[in-house]
Amino acid sequence: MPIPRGDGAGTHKSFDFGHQKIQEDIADSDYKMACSNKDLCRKEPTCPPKCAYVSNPYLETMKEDVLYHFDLGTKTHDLPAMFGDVKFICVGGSSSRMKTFSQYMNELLGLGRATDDIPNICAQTDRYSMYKVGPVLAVSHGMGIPSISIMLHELFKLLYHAKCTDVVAFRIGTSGGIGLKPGTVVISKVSVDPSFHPHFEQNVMGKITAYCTELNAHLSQELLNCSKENNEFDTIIGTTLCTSDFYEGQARLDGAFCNYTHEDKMKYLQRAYDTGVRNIEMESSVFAAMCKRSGLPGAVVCVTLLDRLQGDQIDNSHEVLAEYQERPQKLVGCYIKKVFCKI
Ligand SMILES: O=P(O)(O)O[C@@H]1C[C@H](O)[C@@H](CO)O1
Ligand SMILES: O=c1cc[nH]c(=O)[nH]1
Repeated sequence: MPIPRGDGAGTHKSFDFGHQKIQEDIADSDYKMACSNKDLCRKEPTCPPKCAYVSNPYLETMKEDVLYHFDLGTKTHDLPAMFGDVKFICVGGSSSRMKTFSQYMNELLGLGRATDDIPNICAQTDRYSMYKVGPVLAVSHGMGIPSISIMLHELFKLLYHAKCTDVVAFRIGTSGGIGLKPGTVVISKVSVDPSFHPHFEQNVMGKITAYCTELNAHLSQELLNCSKENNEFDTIIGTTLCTSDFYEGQARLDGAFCNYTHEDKMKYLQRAYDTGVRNIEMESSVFAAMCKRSGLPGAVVCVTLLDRLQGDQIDNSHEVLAEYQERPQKLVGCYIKKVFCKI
């Protein structure tokens, strides 16, 4: 049985940018899901092969599409000219991280210097920021599932309007580790919800649909290979727990409210560890689900800022945290550079 590739995946037929292996994996490999519900992705609707990255018949009927939170639009901007060459979308919570990442990629790809001032394409709005260097588009998504979900809807529509092809997506973020040395980078195999189910539940008009949250296995392996070549910090592939809150949602004892005990917390984290969870963050589930629905190969690469078995507070120095945040950027940068050099 062919792999269910998600709504927009039928268009990934031209392999002109070096993502061949990844695109073929999506198309041909057996569907090996780390999920308990192996039928999850098979239930996702497939879309007509014509559409890319989106699956919405209404889009074609619209005279204009305003990407409100980016302050971009199909009538006001020439999206194919501005973004048609994008091959890598890299998203992360903070605006300044995405700016720093774009400057880092500018130098790494030989397009300029790391000190160049890359303009924020979405400067007219303060919801998200967006930086473009060559084929790399770096976009901030704020904190939590609703914030990244809104951003991804508009970003995938942007890719569609700009007629982009063969795009790969990365989330570069921070997380809390479980049983790992702080500073370890976790590449997510799959994102699980707080009950450790490998799916993202979307409530549309009162009806709940569960979407598969598996990440692209080949892309994850490529990133792990980059870490072995770099050999600068520990990197593993593991399961990521995605929550809707930083405090009670992650079993912290230091929030404004807490009606459970230290023992409850430790039992929960131990259960998480036993099911394969190695880090906790707040966006991977919807990122994974939306990438799969759009046919985009996606990877989630997050550094752990602390070991949650040891505590809850993030009290490392500013310098240490800044260096930790660079680690996912280095892995993703290494992968992009390898692909970019093949052009
Ligand atoms: O990409 P970032 O570092 O923002 O991801 C994690 C998850 C939450 O958004 C946030 C909580 O501190 O960090
Ligand atoms: O503990 C942590 C650290 C960063 N981000 C999270 O969501 N949790």
